[in-house]
Parts: sequence; structure tokens; C-alpha cells
Amino acid sequence: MNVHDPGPPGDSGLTVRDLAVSYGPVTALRGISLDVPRGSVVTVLGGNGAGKSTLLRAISGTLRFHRGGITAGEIGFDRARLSGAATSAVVSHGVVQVPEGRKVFARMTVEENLRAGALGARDRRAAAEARERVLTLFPVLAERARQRAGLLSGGEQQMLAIGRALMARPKMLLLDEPTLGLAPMMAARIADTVREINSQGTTVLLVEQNAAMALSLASHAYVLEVGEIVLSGPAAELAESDEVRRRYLGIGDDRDEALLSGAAPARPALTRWSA
Ligand SMILES: Nc1ncnc2c1ncn2[C@@H]1O[C@H](COP(=O)(O)OP(=O)(O)OP(=O)(O)O)[C@@H](O)[C@H]1O
Repeated sequence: MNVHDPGPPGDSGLTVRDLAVSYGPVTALRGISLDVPRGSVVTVLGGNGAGKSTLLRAISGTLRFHRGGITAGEIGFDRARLSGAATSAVVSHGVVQVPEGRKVFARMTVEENLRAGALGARDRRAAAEARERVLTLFPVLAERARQRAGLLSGGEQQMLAIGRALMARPKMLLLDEPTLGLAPMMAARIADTVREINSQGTTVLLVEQNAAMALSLASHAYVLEVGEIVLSGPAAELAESDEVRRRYLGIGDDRDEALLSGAAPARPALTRWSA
């Protein structure tokens, strides 16, 4: 990948070119270019405040709800221009976000939450198939169908949030820190589910602070720091890079080592984005 000439937006998957985002006078992202090829899992790593959520908001058309806006650049998905599009238009192009903090409708039942995810679906058979897929992926949601979502555990709420997004039958899922605050066992289950969703054909853009988990899932990774991409490359190679190991994985952390095992690099092919 060439840093300074990422090429024209393609017609397969998501392309972000030279994106800049501000919240009023605060610039949160600048010069962001990245690709999420159709069928892949790509991750964006970064610490608190790096701009991960802002990136997803820009793609999903939800920046305006946070008093933010795109000030430069383009976002495209399968020939459609997403930059400047309303949230509903982005969803109708097949791109759906699962927000950070889960944000299920706590007073509604699990079933009602899932139905809310299918609002606007005209094809009832397709909606029924989507529901079937969600309940197969997350059997616990079938067991708890009549319970209020607010009574679910944190991990179950995350499953419901992902399930609700899948009800819209997305081509691409935008996941904002899906394992945040979850116990390691539950985080591993969510990771397995993301793998499964992807293997069923859904493209995934995953933003995460949990670098070990994210790098074990993704084929390609970008590292975001203070609103800019500072490093990118194949996930297996990033996982082996000294900088990522030191800053995001913690050298000598057995749990991370175990999660990363099997991610053997061929040869370094990382791209450094700034001098
Ligand atoms: N609604 C907002 N108004 C003003 N500034 C904001 C707003 N939302 C985010 N920011 C700022 O934009 C920058 C990026 O924030 P963002 O939430 O995208 O980071 P993040 O990487 O998702 O962090 P975290 O993991 O803590 O959520 C930060 O400096 C943050 O303070």
C-alpha cells in the first residue's frame, strides 16, 4: 500500500480518502485514508480519544447527532458515496453501525429490540430470515425474548446490539469496541461471533482498544493516534511489530501471546504514515 497515493475509491467494499472531521473548532480526524475490502475484517486500533468512534460516526452518517461534520475527503461503499449521506441512506446502502456502549433500548424487550432493527424492511420473508440468523448466532436472545433488554448482562446486551444491527441485513457491520468492559470469556465469545458473522459474508470494520483480540480477527489493521493514522499493514505483521507490541499489547503478556498465536508473519510490510 502506498501511503501518499491510496488510489481512487473502488467499487468493492469501503474506501475512505483523505477524510477530515471536526466538532466545531476541534479537529478530531485528518488525512484518513483506508480500505475495507468486501468480505474482510479490518481493524482500527487506538487509545482513548484517538478518533475511533469519530471515524465510525463519519461512515455511518451519525456525526451530526454529535455536532460534528466532515470537513474534507470522501467515503465510498460499493460505488455509493456515503460522505454527506443521511444515516438512513447509509443503512439502505448496507452499512450498519453497532454503537459503543451497546445502547440497547433498556425498557423494551429483547424481541422488540430486534424488531426495531428491522424497521423499514419491506421484505417480510427476508426479515424473518434475518431474525432466524440472529437467534441461531445468539440462542440466549431466543431464551430471553420476552425479557426487558435492561435486565440482560453486559455481554448479552452486546449480543443484542449486534443482533439488532444484523436485523437490517447489512453488507457491512461497523463495530465500536464490542468487548469493552466484558469479562475475558465473554469477550472471546463476542470475538468468535464476529468471526462467524464475517464467515457468513458480512464485511466488518472493527474499532478496538483491545489490540490482541482485534488483531486476531482482522486481516488488515490501522493504528490511529490523535486523529491520524500512524501505522498500517497486515494484522499478523502489526502484531509482530515492536511498536505495536510495546504500546498496544504489552510485551510479555501471556494472555495476549496466546491470543496472537498462529498469526505468523511472512515478512514486514508495514506502512508508516508519518515521519
Ligand atoms: N461530540 C463531541 N464534541 C467535541 N469533541 C468531541 C466529541 N466527540 C469526540 N470529541 C473529541 O474528538 C476526539 C476523538 O474522540 P473519539 O470519541 O472519536 O475517540 P475514540 O478513539 O473513540 O476514544 P474512546 O475510545 O475514548 O471512545 C477526542 O479529542 C474527543 O474529545
